[in-house]
Amino acid sequence: MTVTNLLTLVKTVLALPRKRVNGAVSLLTGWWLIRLLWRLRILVTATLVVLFAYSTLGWVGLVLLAVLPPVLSFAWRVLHPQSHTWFVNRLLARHRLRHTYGSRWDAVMVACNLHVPVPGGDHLTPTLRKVTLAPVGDVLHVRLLDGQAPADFARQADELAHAFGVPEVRVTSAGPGRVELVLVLLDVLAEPVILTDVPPVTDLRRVRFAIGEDGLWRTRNYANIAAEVGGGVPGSGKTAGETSLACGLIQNPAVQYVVADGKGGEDWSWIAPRAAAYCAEDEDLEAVLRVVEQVHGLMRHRLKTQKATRGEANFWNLPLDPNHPAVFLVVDEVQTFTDTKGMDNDTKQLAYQITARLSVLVKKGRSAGIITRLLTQKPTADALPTAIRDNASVRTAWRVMSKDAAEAILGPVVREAEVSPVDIPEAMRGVAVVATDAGRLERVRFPFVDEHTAETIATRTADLRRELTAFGASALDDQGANDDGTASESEGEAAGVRA
Ligand SMILES: Nc1ncnc2c1ncn2[C@@H]1O[C@H](COP(=O)(O)OP(=O)(O)OP(=O)(O)O)[C@@H](O)[C@H]1O
Repeated sequence: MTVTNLLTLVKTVLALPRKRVNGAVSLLTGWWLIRLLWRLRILVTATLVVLFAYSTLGWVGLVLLAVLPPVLSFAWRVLHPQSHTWFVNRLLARHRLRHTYGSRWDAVMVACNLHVPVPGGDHLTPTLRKVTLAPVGDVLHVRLLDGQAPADFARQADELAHAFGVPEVRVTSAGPGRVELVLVLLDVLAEPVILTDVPPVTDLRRVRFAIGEDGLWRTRNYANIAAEVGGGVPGSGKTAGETSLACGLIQNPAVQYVVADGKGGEDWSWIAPRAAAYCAEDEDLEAVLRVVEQVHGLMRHRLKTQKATRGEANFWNLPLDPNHPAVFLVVDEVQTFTDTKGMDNDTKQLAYQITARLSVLVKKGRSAGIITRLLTQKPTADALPTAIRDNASVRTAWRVMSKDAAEAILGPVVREAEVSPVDIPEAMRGVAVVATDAGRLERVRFPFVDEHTAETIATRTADLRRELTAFGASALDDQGANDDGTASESEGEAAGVRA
């Protein structure tokens, strides 16, 4: 072959479309066969295994092949259900990634206008990276194209739902350049979550409190939290929500509970055997003040002595210790003690003192390991002074009747949010709106623990109960009371408030 001929051949090859050149190279080198085998690797492997079993053990080999996998899978499931479920879900998710969603992904993106055209008539689509299975439905993890934002998907949520054949698609941002599409098959919040027992809370930095719309548990970090405010109309599920939370917390020896129930009923009587102090008084405000004083006294004692005696000024920088427990003060129907309308003068004075103590606890309790939780049917400024409310960093709104009430609990963010506690149907007791760690509002459902179960847990853990005075509150309690001129009763009397 002359040089001219060779050059002509090279030019002709270069002039051929790239696809045809690649095809020819692949054909000549046998690369096509390797690719085909790789593509059909599962079928090829299965065929090889069957042939091997038959050639070594004959028909017995084939019978073993048919019987062994289901038997092993069953045994695995019985012995370790978590890892079995994880493995099966992984297989299912991979299958759906390739065959259910992957095969239609490009077409759906184009149909929903989420593609980006490129010169030459072609287009780019966001990348479907992964599928995971959640109790609520499948979750598609998507990498966005440059210039796209989660809001682009949120706008097309209806179209996506129709395209994927599901009732609803929820869109959440999963970090820069990533979005998650939850293909909702069932509304997990529609059904109550009834617990017949509650696991103990071992880590106060990850306390499970409710189920989110994706069917997964939400957790709260109670370290460095001073206060929580919760509100909702009567019967919306405030007390039940608190009860389920308390049932997990009281099983921790390094937690003490103090409850003041302004309803004056028996909603909280179940906790009496385990509570460091319990008061169900709605009229005798002196009794309530004594209980609040105990917690206030302990807070002052810790703030003044913690650094010297334990080496850290902040309770949460120290390990949790039953001798230095975190204290949860729950004041249910707090408006009974803070809303002074209709009170006589003496009662008003007591109400002011209770409010003042609560206000200080909410402001300063954090570094003393004291978490004050205030619940109310009436989340207005009369019932919950703004000085208290604005210092409560955790807020929960069960069903309320007006946007003003929703804003009173959750703040102005609720006006712009997609979810609102006003929209919670009456029948969905226990459903509430809370703020996520990222500051977004979301709907959750608190689990329901009936009071007999709660009582059983409280009785079972009664030996973990300690008087707050055992932690050295008494001396400074009196001193603290004298500081601002309010008379505090002795802790001995306060203990007498217990039902
Ligand atoms: N998470 C829940 N799941 C299912 N049912 C619930 C849930 N929470 C509450 N309920 C139902 O609603 C009823 C009222 O709940 P709860 O006493 O907690 O309301 P509340 O908001 O505290 O009312 P009030 O302000 O009158 O005390 C419960 O007795 C229970 O039947």
